[in-house]
Amino acid sequence: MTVRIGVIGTGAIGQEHIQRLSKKLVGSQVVAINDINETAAKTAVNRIGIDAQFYANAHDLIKASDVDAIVVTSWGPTHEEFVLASIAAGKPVFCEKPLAVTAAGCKKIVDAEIKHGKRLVQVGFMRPFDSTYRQLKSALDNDEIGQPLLLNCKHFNPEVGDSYTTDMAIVDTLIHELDVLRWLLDDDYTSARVIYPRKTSKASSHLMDPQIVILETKKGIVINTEIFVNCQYGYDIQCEVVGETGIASLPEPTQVPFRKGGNLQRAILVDWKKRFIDAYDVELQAFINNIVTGNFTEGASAWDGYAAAVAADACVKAQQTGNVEAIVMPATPSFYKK
Ligand SMILES: NC(=O)C1=CN([C@@H]2O[C@H](COP(=O)(O)OP(=O)(O)OC[C@H]3O[C@@H](n4cnc5c(N)ncnc54)[C@H](O)[C@@H]3O)[C@@H](O)[C@H]2O)C=CC1
Ligand SMILES: O=C1[C@@H](O)[C@H](O)[C@@H](O)[C@H](O)[C@H]1O
Repeated sequence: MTVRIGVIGTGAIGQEHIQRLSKKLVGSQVVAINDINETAAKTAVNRIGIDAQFYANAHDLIKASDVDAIVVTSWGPTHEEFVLASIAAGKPVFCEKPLAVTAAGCKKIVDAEIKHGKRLVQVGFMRPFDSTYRQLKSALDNDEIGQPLLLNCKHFNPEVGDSYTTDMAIVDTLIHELDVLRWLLDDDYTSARVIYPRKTSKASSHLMDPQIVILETKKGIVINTEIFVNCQYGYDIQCEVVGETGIASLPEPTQVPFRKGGNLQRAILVDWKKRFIDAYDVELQAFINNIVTGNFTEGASAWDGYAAAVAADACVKAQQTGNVEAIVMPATPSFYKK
């Protein structure tokens, strides 16, 4: 069985996913595309070298009889509409993060999926599929450093455009940590606080950058995350876990070290495309496998998207108030229990 995929949003990650769904993964083919920028969409698929029909209206793509499943890679504020439409059409849908830009939006999707009666939604939280995060989780699960007490994380991007706003540091960037750290620690959050250090001159006038987010968890763990989206030097994702008997850190992605010109040097990756390239492959192959087997056993669920958004809502409020804001996570419905 070849799963015929329709892709909504043919920008940066849309093109990456079209390439892997059409030329790398097993059991899928992209047959339809949509984007508000028709010219760019057609140019993109011609560059990739696939024959996919362009749909001017995303909802027509979702309803098309020769489209079996949907991949949503448009801008975050559009996700809720397209995921709800895919559920209404009874079609499996992979939605890039965030599932929706608010917890309320994610809850509408959760309620619609439960009403539909079977899992259809997978969210593009790829870090639990990343081999370095899996090595770190294995170290914690094997009690290598005792109980985790505190974490120091960095989510650094080299630069962002003027359209990137202060709240996106939470909803679009920290949302990855908010998801992966629940899985890594088998824990949930209880509060959030946001601090603004000295602002970098490299940031747009409207953007607070860097930001420090301090999270507390039900187990009493404190998580300190630095978000710096105009760091200039590279794409740098770090996660250090301080435990009772030692420290475990996210392994650096393997790059060949060079001794030359009187230096010992190793390249730092410059964007997410290469840093998580394998994780994207694994998570999307899981989506295809979920569809073929008819059972969504792998990948982030709509509830995971909702849980991250509940925490994100509190972080955005903390950005605005400067206070410690409570995070109240509802119990996981049996529909989503693994
Ligand atoms: N999992 C990950 O590591 C990553 C996830 N993303 C997520 O993927 C999504 C897209 O991000 P990028 O590719 O970086 O953005 P982009 O701006 O490169 O591409 C987005 C595309 O969506 C199109 N679009 C916007 N509104 C639309 C609408 N209503 N209908 C159809 N098309 C529409 C735009 O024309 C553009 O071509 C975002 O939600 C982002 O958070 C992006 C990069 C990495
Ligand atoms: O999801 C992603 C982007 O949308 C986001 O803007 C970046 O900050 C993240 O590092 C990347 O993984």
